[in-house]
Amino acid sequence: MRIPLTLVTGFLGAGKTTLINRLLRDPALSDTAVIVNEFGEVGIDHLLVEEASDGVIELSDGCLCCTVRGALVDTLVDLAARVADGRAARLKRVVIETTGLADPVPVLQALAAHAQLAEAFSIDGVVTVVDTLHGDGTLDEYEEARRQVAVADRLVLTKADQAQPEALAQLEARLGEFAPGAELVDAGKASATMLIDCSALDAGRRAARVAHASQHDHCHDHPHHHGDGCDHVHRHHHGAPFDTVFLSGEAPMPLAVLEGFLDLLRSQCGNHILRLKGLVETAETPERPLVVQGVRQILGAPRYLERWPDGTRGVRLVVIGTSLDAEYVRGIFSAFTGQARIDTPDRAALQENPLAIAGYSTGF
Ligand SMILES: Nc1nc2c(ncn2[C@@H]2O[C@H](COP(=O)(O)OP(=O)(O)OP(=O)(O)O)[C@@H](O)[C@H]2O)c(=O)[nH]1
Repeated sequence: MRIPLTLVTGFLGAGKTTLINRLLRDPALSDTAVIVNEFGEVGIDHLLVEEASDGVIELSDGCLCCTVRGALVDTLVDLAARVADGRAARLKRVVIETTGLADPVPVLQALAAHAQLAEAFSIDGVVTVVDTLHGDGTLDEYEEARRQVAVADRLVLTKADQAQPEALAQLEARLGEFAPGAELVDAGKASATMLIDCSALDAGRRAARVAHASQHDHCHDHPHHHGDGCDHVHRHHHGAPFDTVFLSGEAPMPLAVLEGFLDLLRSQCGNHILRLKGLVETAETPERPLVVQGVRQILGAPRYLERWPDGTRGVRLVVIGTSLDAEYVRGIFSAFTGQARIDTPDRAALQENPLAIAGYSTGF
């Protein structure tokens, strides 16, 4: 019996990790292995997958559709061997969460083309998570998002409770055109098993769509690592360049300082930010990490995790955007966290004049 494998994809901030967390909490899916792909040298996503434990395998340092495809294949070959020799006898399903910028087509092709994997696993389906608040604009702007939708077996709509009914109906109609035959499900109304199990859907339709999508030019530059663990740029030839800035600090941050930083970041760079996420050790509650989440201009309600997932405290934030001025972002972070940087004004001066970062002159 081959083990069903589900690919969970969807653009940055669509709600993939939230969905995975629901899966992990559902007892019906307890024998599921979750493989999380991270984008960036210092990943955050696996920390946000709650109860990250035996069942969660982290593939960091790259994008699944290009640099870490080999690592995924190795991981799956290893899983298959564990099942075969009884070390993972209970494994019933594998779920792979791609990064928000991944193209699912080369991933599906790599799995299907590998004889050993094709024998051990059957691709049950592609579940694409679509943010109903931003989905329309994202589909307009990003080829990556269109490809993710185009190959879906099931489209899971998130944040539908906050969407305007007319806008939602319009998006649903558009999704129907992009992925004819794909099932549309409201994330808020379906059980985790229903969202992930695609066995009842017609896989033939997906195969046809994947074949169609793979005929269209797929061209990537590989991510560039600058060697300092801070940031790198992921450029897809199809669309805009994506910039990733990693911010870290060892000292706890008072909530008011964090708020000041986020306010300034959003007011000055909001148009360039696609995604903001991370864990913060606050001065007020240092024993529990504060999860900071933002999708475009919308900042999620702050929530605390029970404990530090990997024992590392401090501040770790990732900002992903397009045409993002990394120096400016790092400059205001340094000013707010009191990290000494040459030529950088302190927090008070910045709040007075946000453009005071030396050399910063984009036209807001
Ligand atoms: N209201 C509402 N918020 C949601 C829903 N799903 C996700 N969110 C919020 O959207 C934000 C992003 O969710 P994630 O699950 O981290 O998104 P993601 O697709 O894993 O993001 P990346 O890993 O950056 O691509 C978080 O603040 C979530 O709380 C939903 O169905 N309803």
